[in-house]
Amino acid sequence: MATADKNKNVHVFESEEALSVSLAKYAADLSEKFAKQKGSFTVVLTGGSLIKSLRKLVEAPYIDSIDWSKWHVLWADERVVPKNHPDSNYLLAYDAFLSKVPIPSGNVYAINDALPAEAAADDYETCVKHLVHNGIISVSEATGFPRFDLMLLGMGPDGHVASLFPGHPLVQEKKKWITFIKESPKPPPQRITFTFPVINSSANIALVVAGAGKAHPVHVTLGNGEDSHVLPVQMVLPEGELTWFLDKDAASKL
Ligand SMILES: O=C1O[C@H](COP(=O)(O)O)[C@@H](O)[C@H](O)[C@H]1O
Repeated sequence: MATADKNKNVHVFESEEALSVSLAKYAADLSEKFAKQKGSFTVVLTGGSLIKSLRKLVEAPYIDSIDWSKWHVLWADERVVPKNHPDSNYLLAYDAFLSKVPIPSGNVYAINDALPAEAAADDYETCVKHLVHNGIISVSEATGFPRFDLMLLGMGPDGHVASLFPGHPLVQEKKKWITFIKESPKPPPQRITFTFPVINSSANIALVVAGAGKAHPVHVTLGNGEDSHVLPVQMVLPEGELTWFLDKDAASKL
């Protein structure tokens, strides 16, 4: 049974299965809202365990009720590997989600996997700028950064989000929309990532966190836990709505 913390839009579920049911309704409701409002729905994915939690979207009722033609999909981070490499966030999303829903292939924007990390980040930023220019991606009036309708973020056991890692200088990047890392503490080493100005300009962020291995950063962020670093997940402070989807194991230290 989900319980909501009225203060912080935090929902704790008995199981990851129950979390995935609620997450699908949340995404479907936002899809309907934005498709009606502006004729498009910009969704940013991440990799890892998040993708598994999207599985209810490819089932009834959502597979038939969602207007998938309005979806535009990008990634908040991506490993700099070929799109058919097992470490690719694109491949993970394609196999489990994108190959099962009728989003037009031209509305799915993966990185150029032929480029090295720095060039791939610049190229992806140019792609986002084109989508902003074409009116597909909105712009935050407050920040001037791209304002995605929904950003679906996972979180690592160290509190990293996207490819922004604790104590890494990239968490302080204030100008670039998309940057790169060549020495990720979590393999593979080379990645591109949205920066916090872009992440925090989102209209809606869902932080999807399941499993006891993530209880510490959840405790630090939502409870009274402490860590030697300000964790990247603590820096997710969108101008829009932040909603936590936790299973009880991830919330076990709250
Ligand atoms: O390396 C990455 O890790 C995070 C968290 O993944 P998880 O499996 O621990 O949930 C993921 O959000 C990110 O996209 C990915 O590149």
